[in-house]
Amino acid sequence: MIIDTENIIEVDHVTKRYGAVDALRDVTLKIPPGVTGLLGPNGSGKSTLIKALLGLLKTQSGSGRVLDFKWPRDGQLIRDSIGYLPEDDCYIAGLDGIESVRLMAELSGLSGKEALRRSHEMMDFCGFGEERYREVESYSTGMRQKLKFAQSLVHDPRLLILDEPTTGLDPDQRLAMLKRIRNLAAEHSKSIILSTHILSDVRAVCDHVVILVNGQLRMADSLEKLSRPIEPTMHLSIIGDPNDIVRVASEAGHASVWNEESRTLKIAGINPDQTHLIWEWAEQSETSIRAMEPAVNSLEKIFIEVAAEATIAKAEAGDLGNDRTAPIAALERPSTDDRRGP
Ligand SMILES: Nc1ncnc2c1ncn2[C@@H]1O[C@H](COP(=O)(O)OP(=O)(O)OP(=O)(O)O)[C@@H](O)[C@H]1O
Repeated sequence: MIIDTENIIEVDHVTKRYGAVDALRDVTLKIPPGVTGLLGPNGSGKSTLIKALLGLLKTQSGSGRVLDFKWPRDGQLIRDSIGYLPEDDCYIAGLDGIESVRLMAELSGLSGKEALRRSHEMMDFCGFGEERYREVESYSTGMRQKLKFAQSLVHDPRLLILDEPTTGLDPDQRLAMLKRIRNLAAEHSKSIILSTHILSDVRAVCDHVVILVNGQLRMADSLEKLSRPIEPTMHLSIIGDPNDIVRVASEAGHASVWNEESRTLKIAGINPDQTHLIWEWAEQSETSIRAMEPAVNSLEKIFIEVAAEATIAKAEAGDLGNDRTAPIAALERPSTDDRRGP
């Protein structure tokens, strides 16, 4: 294995089977620093991968490195350096919020006074007021998510692994959570792995994307690279008749696709630094252009295509059962405007 010190995680040939179920199939993966979105339909192996990386479950095969530690050998050291927000609730009944965070701080090795100081600091960061002194059983779903977030941060880990951190949050809480995630990466140089079904959360905060399907790694790349169409394409919003500019572009060797409903024209083979050509064609064809921007692949499109491929493969292998809607059902849409970032 070639070690690339730039990556925070490098693991090879990770396989995890639960009886007859292959939860992870020979996954070889590199994760660079920054914020990485871990995506996949239900049951694709995201939580299994997270638990395996944390050494919380034993895999049948696999080796590599997590941060500066040998994986899976150095499980304890790896867990000491990671903050983990699990998908499920895991509070201790009878404790209030601040006691719950302080307990995690003390378990992580902080002394009583420092543990309390850090716990207040993290609860402030997560937006807790006086409710930190209430028993956690009385907390709403949103408050429990924030509590888990404060607990995962209290020992100041280099890497955070967040499993569905925005599940159950209302739109304002969700945006606040995304803002905190961004802040931790941008201002505090934390690396973060964000496992989620909510693609707009990935778009809002992630630099990289890893897609797992049926326990296999289907895609791992920067969001910017994944969003780039195979051929550079410009997206034009047109006032009036597009036929003349389509003809002029075609004479110059560039194919176009017109969408009547949105009144937009895609012209292929044009980079953003070649827009002067488009203005020349607009002038020649007397076409009015309202707006122009580089076309991008949507994350939804990429995800649906990748997941659909896997569903077809599963169906061909006779392994699908009734789950023919898997790729679409996997996409959860939050109620807020999809394109708004925190
Ligand atoms: N403890 C277990 N025993 C048996 N099978 C399991 C166990 N945990 C997970 N699996 C199976 O392993 C596969 C991967 O599950 P995993 O929970 O890792 O997927 P996921 O991508 O996190 O799903 P979700 O998005 O629904 O949380 C699934 O088929 C699941 O049913």
